[in-house]
Order: sequence, then C-alpha cells, then structure tokens
Amino acid sequence: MSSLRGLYAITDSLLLAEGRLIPYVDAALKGGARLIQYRDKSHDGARRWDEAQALSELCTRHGADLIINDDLDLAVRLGVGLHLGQEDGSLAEARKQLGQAAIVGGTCHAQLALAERAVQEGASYIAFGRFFNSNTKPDAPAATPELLTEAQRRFTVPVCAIGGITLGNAASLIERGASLIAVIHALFSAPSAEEVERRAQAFSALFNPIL
Ligand SMILES: Cc1ncc(COP(=O)(O)OP(=O)(O)O)c(N)n1
Ligand SMILES: Cc1nc(C(=O)O)sc1CCOP(=O)(O)O
Ligand SMILES: [Mg+2]
Repeated sequence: MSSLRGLYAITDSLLLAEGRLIPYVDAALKGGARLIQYRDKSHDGARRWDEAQALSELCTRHGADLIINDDLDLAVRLGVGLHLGQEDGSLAEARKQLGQAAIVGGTCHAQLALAERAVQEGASYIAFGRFFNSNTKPDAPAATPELLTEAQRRFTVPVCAIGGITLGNAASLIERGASLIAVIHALFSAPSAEEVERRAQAFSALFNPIL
C-alpha cells in the first residue's frame, strides 16, 4: 500500500473520454499521484471491468493504489480499494469483504459525526468537502477549511479534502491538515497528457515544500 499522503487523482468519464483515460492517468501517476480513484457512473459493466483492470495494472506499475468509487463488487473482483459515500452501502461490510489491508475511504461531507462513524466502521481515510466551487459536483454540501484542523486533531486516520481544489487553493487545505488532496477538474481538464503530468507534479510538490 502506498502512503495515504499526496495527490489523489479521481477519474471523470467526460474529461477522460475518447481514449484519454489511460494516458492521462499514466501522466498523473508520473507526476506523483499516490492514489487513483476510478469514478464512472455508467452501468456498462464490461467497459467498467476493462477500464478498472487496466487502471489497476497501471497503478501497480507505478507503486500507487487504485480505489473504486461506489462499487464494492468490482473492488472485490479486482482486489483493490473502495470509496463509499453516505448512500453507497456499509463501510463495515466493505472492510469485511475487502480485508484489513485494503484502502477503504468514506465521504463525511462537513460532519465530524459522520467521520466518527466511518472510523468506527474501519475507514482507512475520511473525506471532507466540498471546500470550493466544484465544476464536477457543484451541489455537494459545502465545508470550511477549519473542519480539517479539527478532524486532524480528533482522528488518527488520514484526512482527505475534496471539491473545487486547484493549484491555487490546495496549499491552504494541506496547511489545515489535509493529508490527501482529491482532484478531478483542475487535473484532468488539461489539454494534453504532458500538462496533466505538469499539474500532478505541481500538486505533489505542495506536500514536499522546499524549506
Ligand atoms: C475522495 C472522495 N471523497 C468524496 C467522494 C464523494 O463520494 P460520494 O459522496 O459517494 O459521491 P460520488 O463520488 O459517488 O458522486 C469521492 N468520490 N471521493
Ligand atoms: C466527487 C466529489 N465529491 C465531493 C464532495 O464534496 O463529497 S466534491 C466532488 C467533485 C470533485 O471534483 P472537482 O475536483 O472537479 O471539484
Ligand atoms: Mg458515491
């Protein structure tokens, strides 16, 4: 398992259409992304399997981890991690089926009580958001950066921040205690794989400031 600190790149089926999924994720990994989440809201089981399998191999080659969004069965079949939201099923059941070594994350919106429950159910990280205006999920409930400070103080599992994160605002969340910065649009809206790599490097560098 890679360390749960750094850039957490989440795929988007629109931004990564037309053959961009694998080259853009490869570029994110070359740029230092430590976690990749496969987030695809379609019901095309065969394509989802093929894409997730290809991403799993890519992550293994880069020493990174793949997380599947929403779909416990797919995560079990591939033997990779899982992210669940509040409406996506039980974290405890996911932990039981995936085993102790798996990365299992949970959405906690802006509520420490949800994080408390996620940790009790065996979450490997707790995700809060959205912190800024999000292109991908504009209607997600809003969270404030102060929440990260409190979450880091209260919990021992890594804290993940998501929602509208860009190269311009990510540092403020890391300073507040975010160990993982989850990004879709500011990473994968790039016009080329080279630009994705450059952006991923810049996000990753925020975790290793030159002193
Ligand atoms: C790292 C991370 N945090 C939060 C979410 C959101 O999960 P959820 O609330 O289930 O919403 P969808 O992503 O399923 O639309 C996430 N995916 N990843
Ligand atoms: C999938 C998701 N969940 C959120 C939450 O707040 O739980 S915000 C979000 C979208 C993140 O994409 P972008 O980096 O483009 O804003
Ligand atoms: Mg979900």
